Amino acid sequence: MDTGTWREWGADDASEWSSAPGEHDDKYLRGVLGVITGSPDYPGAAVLGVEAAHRTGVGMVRYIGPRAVRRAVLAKRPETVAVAGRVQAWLLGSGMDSANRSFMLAGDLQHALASGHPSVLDAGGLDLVGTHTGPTVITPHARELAHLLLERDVDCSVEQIEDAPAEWAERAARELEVAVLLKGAVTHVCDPEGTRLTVTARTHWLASAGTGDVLGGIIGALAATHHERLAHDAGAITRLAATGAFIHSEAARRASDAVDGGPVVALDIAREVPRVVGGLLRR
Ligand SMILES: NC(=O)C1=CN([C@@H]2O[C@H](COP(=O)(O)OP(=O)(O)OC[C@H]3O[C@@H](n4cnc5c(N)ncnc54)[C@H](OP(=O)(O)O)[C@@H]3O)[C@@H](O)[C@H]2O)[C@@H](O)CC1
Ligand SMILES: Nc1ncnc2c1ncn2[C@@H]1O[C@H](COP(=O)(O)OP(=O)(O)O)[C@@H](O)[C@H]1O
Repeated sequence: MDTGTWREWGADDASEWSSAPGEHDDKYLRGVLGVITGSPDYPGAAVLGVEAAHRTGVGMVRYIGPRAVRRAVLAKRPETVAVAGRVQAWLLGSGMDSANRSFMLAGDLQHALASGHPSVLDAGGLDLVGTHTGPTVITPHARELAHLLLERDVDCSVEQIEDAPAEWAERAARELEVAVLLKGAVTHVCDPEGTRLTVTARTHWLASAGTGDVLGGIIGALAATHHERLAHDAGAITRLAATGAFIHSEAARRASDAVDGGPVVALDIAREVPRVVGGLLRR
């Protein structure tokens, strides 16, 4: 497969997507992120995504999910509103099993994807790509992408994707007609229109459970904050997603630096996000 040039997305690029509230802003003008993630098996994924979204500076997070997961989310982050209502963007699928979806959950996801709002589709929501109606980015790792493509009769393997992530991210964007953020030590973000961006991880301590759920929360929050820009320029979701990956990677580096280059866990990354956002605002 032949691919064009990929550009590394850096701090100057990401800073174009940082915005602080002004005197006329309120929580609704800042954007509300609707989150449908987590399950009784994986409540942590919901907690991590919601925590990261709050830390990125969104106006409000509305969480919709099973009672036990809701409790866990509220215990960690009582700022979350656990009542359905208007939102400006969606984060869907982290910590869910697409093969085990209740009727109610399927309805909630369908409603979200039919809303025309920007959405971030992760993990157990990836199979729903194609039913989206708003600007959308999917955020698979190599195994998830292989599964998704095989389901659509594209012959591929995890090994092939790991060996040539740029080529496969592009192929997936074309086949699925959606922006793709393929996670890895180098994250590839591209779309069918030809935008091709990379974000090289600043620390390999990112390779631990739950860090992808944090990434989903960051991108979801950015999508809610910038929903008006996305409404005028749907293709901008690719650059917005790369900005999310940049903030995530930089937050992980800071978290590791704070412990002399030692290990970080997913929540440590979320905790560093405000400092990264603050740094981008000062540029
Ligand atoms: N705190 C939370 O709530 C968290 C929740 N999370 C949520 O979990 C969900 C699933 O996400 P995921 O990426 O793990 O799933 P997936 O791509 O299906 O991988 C399964 C593959 O892994 C393999 N495998 C298993 N064990 C292995 C081993 N020891 N060594 C090597 N291989 C091993 C296994 O292989 P097998 O055992 O079948 O041979 C299979 O192929 C997702 O919704 C995510 O959001 C996560 O973010 C984590 C934190
Ligand atoms: N070896 C690595 N070096 C740096 N970053 C990595 C490495 N492996 C994975 N990552 C990053 O860590 C995160 C892992 O996300 P994901 O695979 O979804 O994990 P989880 O499902 O446990 O949250 C992604 O942001 C990915 O880009």
